[in-house]
Amino acid sequence: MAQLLQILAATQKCCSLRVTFLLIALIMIFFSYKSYLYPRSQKPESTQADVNLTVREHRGLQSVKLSRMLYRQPQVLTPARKDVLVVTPWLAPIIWEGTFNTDILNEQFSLRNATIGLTVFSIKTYMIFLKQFLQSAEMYFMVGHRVIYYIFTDKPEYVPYLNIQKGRQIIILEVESYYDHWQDISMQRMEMISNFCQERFHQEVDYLVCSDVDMRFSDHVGVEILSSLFGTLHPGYYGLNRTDFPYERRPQSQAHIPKDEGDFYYIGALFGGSVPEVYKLTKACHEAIMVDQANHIEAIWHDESHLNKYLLYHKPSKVLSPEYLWQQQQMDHMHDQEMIFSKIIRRKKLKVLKKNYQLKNWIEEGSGLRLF
Ligand SMILES: CC(=O)N[C@H]1[C@@H](OP(=O)(O)OP(=O)(O)OC[C@H]2O[C@@H](n3ccc(=O)[nH]c3=O)[C@H](O)[C@@H]2O)O[C@H](CO)[C@H](O)[C@@H]1O
Ligand SMILES: [Mn+2]
Repeated sequence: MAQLLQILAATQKCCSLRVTFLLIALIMIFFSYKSYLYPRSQKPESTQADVNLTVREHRGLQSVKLSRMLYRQPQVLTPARKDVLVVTPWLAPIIWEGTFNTDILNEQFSLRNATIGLTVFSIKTYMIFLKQFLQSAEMYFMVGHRVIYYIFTDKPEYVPYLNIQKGRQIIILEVESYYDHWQDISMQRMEMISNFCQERFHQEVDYLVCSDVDMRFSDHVGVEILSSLFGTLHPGYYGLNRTDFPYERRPQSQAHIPKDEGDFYYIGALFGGSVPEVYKLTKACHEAIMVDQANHIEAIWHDESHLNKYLLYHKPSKVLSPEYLWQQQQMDHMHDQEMIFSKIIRRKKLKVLKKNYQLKNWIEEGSGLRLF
């Protein structure tokens, strides 16, 4: 009997041990299930490891080589430029030489596989500027990236033949110019760009850079300028009070900006952004120009005045410093301004060509007159 009791006790002990094991196992399963449901409860190390693995697998599939990039560490306590404003009050960077690393930007941009469109108008006599513009763009504009030059012209047969880099393309867009005055032709650009954004740009490019033709690139202009919406500081007015900007001041015009408003004075010769943003900008400016026309008023600096009004109320996400557009003629008349500039302008990336403004309205093609 005593032996029987001993056996029974041993069996009970064994059972309770089994139950304990079972319970422990159940608890463990429960917690591991919980952490599966709530991955945030995982340790950071394990999350990190997963991410690395995914990146490697993803890159393996895309056969992109993992390359090491060596560059100077950014120093939090050492500003890149102390002499100029490098960020606007709405936190858009102002692009100055010395504030960015081209290699990092190129590497990041290449991964996005994006295409840049450069729009330029060569209507009537302005065809004479096109060759130099394109040749210099081939040397300095977005080198190593995919570029489409969109040339708006009324004389496609005069577009020079150029050997361009691989991955780049010239597309000639024949447009009729129904205007005689250069001011109207300049303003007409807003309408044409907005129409072509809808027609084809949105299918062909990611970014648009819109520029005058009477200029030449003289230094690197790369992906550092690209952003959803960008404008360029006019070299003649940077550093002035807003009251001295040549904004349109007549309230009758759609471009009107009162004396107590304004951030910067932007130049009409270089702006851009993503296709949807450039579409919105050019459409709004064109519509404002049409309203002015109906009211028999022309803004003081034409499309540039409307551009300034637009960028005041639709803040650009990047602002290009005057390094991106240099106009020596203007500097010749502004000695104080030149003094400021000679210290802060480290590079002159695009130079406006000299032309005789009095001849603008009546120069005939082939008349042999030199514009610059
Ligand atoms: C450097 C600069 O400050 N540029 C701006 C400035 O005058 P600009 O004196 O630079 O204007 P502009 O004569 O260069 O005209 C603007 C652009 O329109 C095109 N065009 C013009 C006339 C013509 O007969 N054929 C032709 O193709 C061409 O691409 C030219 O570059 O003010 C203009 C409006 O007043 C524009 O806002 C310009 O962007
Ligand atoms: Mn111009």
